[in-house]
Amino acid sequence: MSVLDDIVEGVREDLAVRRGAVPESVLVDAAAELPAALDPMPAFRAPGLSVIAEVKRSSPSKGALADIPDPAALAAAYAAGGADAISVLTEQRRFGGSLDDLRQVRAAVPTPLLRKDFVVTGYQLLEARAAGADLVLLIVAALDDPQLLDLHQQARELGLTVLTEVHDEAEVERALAVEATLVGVNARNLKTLEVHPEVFGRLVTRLPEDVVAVAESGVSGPDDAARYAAEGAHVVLVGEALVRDGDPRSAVAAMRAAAPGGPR
Ligand SMILES: O=P(O)(O)OC[C@@H](O)[C@@H](O)c1c[nH]c2ccccc12
Repeated sequence: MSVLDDIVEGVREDLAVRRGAVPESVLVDAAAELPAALDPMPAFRAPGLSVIAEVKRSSPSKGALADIPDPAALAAAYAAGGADAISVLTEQRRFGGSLDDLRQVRAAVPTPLLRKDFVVTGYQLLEARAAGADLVLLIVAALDDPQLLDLHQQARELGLTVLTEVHDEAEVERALAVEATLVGVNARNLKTLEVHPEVFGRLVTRLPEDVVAVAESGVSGPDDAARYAAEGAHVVLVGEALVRDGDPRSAVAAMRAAAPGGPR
C-alpha cells in the first residue's frame, strides 16, 4: 500500500466519525449563513509572484515541524507579510491539523483560505465551506476520473475555487479534462514521499496560458521561489520553510519579492 493509500484510509475513518456526529444538513445550513467564498484568482493572475503560505505542524516525510499553538497568530503574520492565500492542513493523523484550526484562522484573517486535506467525498467540501474555506485541494492521484469530475462540480456549486494537484503528465491530462483553472504541481510524489524539483518545469509547459500554475513543496527560501517563477509559476505554496522561520511575516514578504516581474 502506498503512503497516499494509507493516509486516505485514515482520512476515511476519521470522516466516518465526523459524519456520525454532524449531519450534512447542519453543514448546508452553516454554509448558507456565511458570506460568499472569496475568489483568489485575480490576485494569483496579477503581476508578481503570489505566495500561498501554509499552516503545517507535521508531515509524514519530516515528522514534527512546529508546534503552532496559535494558528490564528501564524496566519495573521502570513497575511501581514502579503500572503495571497493561506493554506491550512486539516488532516489530523499525519499532519496534526484540524477543521478547528481552519475556523480559528478564518476568524483572524480576511485572506482567501485553502482547506488542505485528502478530499474524497462531497461531505468534506461542505465541511470546508462551513468552516469558512474559499479554496479546496483535490489531489488527482487520490481520485478516479468520475470522482474528480463530481468533486470539481460540487466545489464550484459551493463557490469554492479548486486547486487541482498533479505530479506527472497523465495527471495533467486528467486535470485539464475536468477544466481545472488552478493547477498545483507537487514536487513531492505522495506515493513515495520523494521530492523531485524538476517536475514543475517539465509539467508547466503542458498547461494552457489561461491556467494558473502553482509550484508546491520543497521551497526552502526566496531562491527556490525565484527559480519556480522563472520556470513559469504564478504562485508558490510553502509550508515547512515558513513554519520553521522565527519571522514568518518577513519570510513571506521575501518570497513575494523574489520575483517582482512574475512568471514567464
Ligand atoms: O512544506 P513544504 O515542502 O513547503 O510543502 C508544502 C505543500 O506543498 C505540502 O504540504 C503539500 C503539497 N500537496 C500536499 C497534499 C497533501 C498534504 C500536503 C501537501
